[in-house]
Amino acid sequence: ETMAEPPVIIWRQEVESVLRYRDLVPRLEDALGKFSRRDSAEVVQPVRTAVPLQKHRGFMGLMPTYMENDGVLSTKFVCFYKREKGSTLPAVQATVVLLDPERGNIKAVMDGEVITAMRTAAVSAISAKLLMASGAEVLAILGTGTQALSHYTVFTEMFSFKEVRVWSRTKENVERFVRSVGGGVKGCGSAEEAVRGADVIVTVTGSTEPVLHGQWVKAGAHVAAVGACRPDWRELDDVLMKSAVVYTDSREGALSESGDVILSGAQVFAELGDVINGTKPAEREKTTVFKSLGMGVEDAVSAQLVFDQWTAKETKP
Ligand SMILES: NC(=O)C1=CN([C@@H]2O[C@H](COP(=O)(O)OP(=O)(O)OC[C@H]3O[C@@H](n4cnc5c(N)ncnc54)[C@H](O)[C@@H]3O)[C@@H](O)[C@H]2O)C=CC1
Ligand SMILES: O=C(O)C1=NCCCC1
Repeated sequence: ETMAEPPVIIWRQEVESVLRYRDLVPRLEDALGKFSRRDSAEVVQPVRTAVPLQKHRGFMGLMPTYMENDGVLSTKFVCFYKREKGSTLPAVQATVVLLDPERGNIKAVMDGEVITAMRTAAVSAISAKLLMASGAEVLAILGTGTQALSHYTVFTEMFSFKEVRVWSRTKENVERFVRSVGGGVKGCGSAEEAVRGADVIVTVTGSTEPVLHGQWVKAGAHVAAVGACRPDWRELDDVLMKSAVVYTDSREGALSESGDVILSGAQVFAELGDVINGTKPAEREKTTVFKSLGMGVEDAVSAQLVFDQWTAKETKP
């Protein structure tokens, strides 16, 4: 019996250097479709286990996934926190471990922050591709952190909005964000100002109370709601949740983790994978909410892509 090779370590800069949205998006679309078929030969992905880190106002999420047909076995460890205003500590820290499903040894340990930032934004962009009204012109982003930046990057890469607006709790954060993307974004003084008349709205805040109110949202707009991933946390109010057609990544995930879904009592209409598979319609003309919680299968295909690209680069003469 031969010993397994020791795991490779693929850290942040290397992940950044190999992962591209144009490669990631089709793999994520494929993964979302596979997940929604609920075929255990395609995807086995239990609802994430969240271990409370009470003292630190956070959680450690464990996100194991097995894709038998694709030969991919992985788990992400993601710690996420409710941070005080002004805190310099990160809100999200993550590591992805890729294993050999036959032997059970670890093949790679890789940085999970870039993967989390990119795959979450790419899935939101897929939701917009499927659900935003045709001719959408104005994008609004609430929040100016890591996810705000990755969402800005992929949304402007994939679509041609005429105007992009951004809002955050402090003027300094808004100005820093506008500078970091090299201008071309309108900084707004209130969330309402940012979202009034917007065709697509992305919420990427650490808030536990609603920051987006239905009465501000234009009929027919598409909302990608990324924060508030605990059953008692909110980003969207009841007016919006009840007036919109609600899509999620995972029904089970939403019903156990999304305060916006659970506390509003709104019905989940479909998963994004159902739309990709053609088993549920994309209600583009209606106001739509995509409630993102994040799934292990997204990390699995992203990590496999990183591993393949990294291996190809390493073995090149
Ligand atoms: N659905 C998913 O798959 C994922 C969700 N998340 C969640 O997305 C959110 C953003 O994550 P990151 O960008 O990494 O965090 P971050 O800390 O880099 O950015 C958070 C942003 O929200 C703002 N914010 C914090 N509290 C607020 C409040 N009460 N009202 C308004 N704005 C507030 C901050 O000023 C900052 O601009 C978090 O809630 C995180 O847990 C993160 C990764 C994946
Ligand atoms: O899927 C993820 O990764 C996360 N989901 C919710 C909160 C932070 C990270």
